[in-house]
Amino acid sequence: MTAQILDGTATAAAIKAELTERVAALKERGITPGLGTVLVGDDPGSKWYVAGKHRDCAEVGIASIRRDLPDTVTQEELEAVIDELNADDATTGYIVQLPLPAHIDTRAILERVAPAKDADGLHPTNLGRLVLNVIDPIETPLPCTPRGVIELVERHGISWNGKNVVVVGRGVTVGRAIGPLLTRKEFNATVTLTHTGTVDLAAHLREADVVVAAAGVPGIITAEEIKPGAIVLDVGVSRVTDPETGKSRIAGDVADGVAEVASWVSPNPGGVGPMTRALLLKNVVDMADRG
Ligand SMILES: Nc1nc2c(c(=O)[nH]1)N[C@@H](CN(C=O)c1ccc(C(=O)N[C@@H](CCC(=O)O)C(=O)O)cc1)CN2
Repeated sequence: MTAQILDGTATAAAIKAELTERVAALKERGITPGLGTVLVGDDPGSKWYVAGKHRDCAEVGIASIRRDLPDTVTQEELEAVIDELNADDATTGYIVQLPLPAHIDTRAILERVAPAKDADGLHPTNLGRLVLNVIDPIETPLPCTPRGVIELVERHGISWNGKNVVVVGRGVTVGRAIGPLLTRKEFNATVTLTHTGTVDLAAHLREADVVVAAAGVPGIITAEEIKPGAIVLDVGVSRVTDPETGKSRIAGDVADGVAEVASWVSPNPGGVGPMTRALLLKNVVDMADRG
């Protein structure tokens, strides 16, 4: 068996086409959604991701607001930029590109973002609402990667209802946030959160209808461990140097060979990454829609 592909690039393009129409309708009502980004320093990866977010905005008609700061910025200066964006009417929502330099208190910065402007859906108030299950998808920004995983599967005609989902990795952006979403009645999945301290990970994986691999450990999910016919989503992103070419490339959490056993796999790149970007735009359009 060779697995079918959960095509994140094509699915993200479809979401962006829908958002283009929604943005045009909002503009007719006199509302222009705006996405702000705060970028600190010169890390090439972060600069690339931020540039991609603004390209996406241009594609769907969302206005771009950029605050690019040197890596010498102080905590107080960065907090002043956060306060300014919180008060800026043209900025519907914004993100602080992570990681921040070591001298910055990241938690204090993220908590200073106004919850109503938290386009990443990572503010404690928004994550708290998610855990309390008091969210309305339009009212509460939701974390983009979990939302992207969920939509990627649904838009390939697959229901989450009744599935045993094993999540590998306990990070905040994926592992901790996806369980409260997938166990909502609208999705009705059963979720097990595993991590590097889990005893006998393979035993959990053998029972999984769906594996969400978000450990950031290249190749941690192998073909021998998964149930034949399982759906496997590769969320992990690690940069490795290819021993043959000497070039840097993305390595996911899912090992070669899994596609021979699974029924569906998400490629990496080209799977969850583009969905994360599309769902960021969707958060901003939802925020603009609620007025
Ligand atoms: N404030 C945030 N910071 C960071 C986040 C985040 O969600 N919010 N996530 C990552 C970086 N990231 C978004 O910012 C991100 C990374 C990669 C992709 C993506 O589409 N990847 C492509 C491959 C791109 C490549 O070749 O390098 C893919 O998977 O196909 C989207 C978003 C850390 N910081």
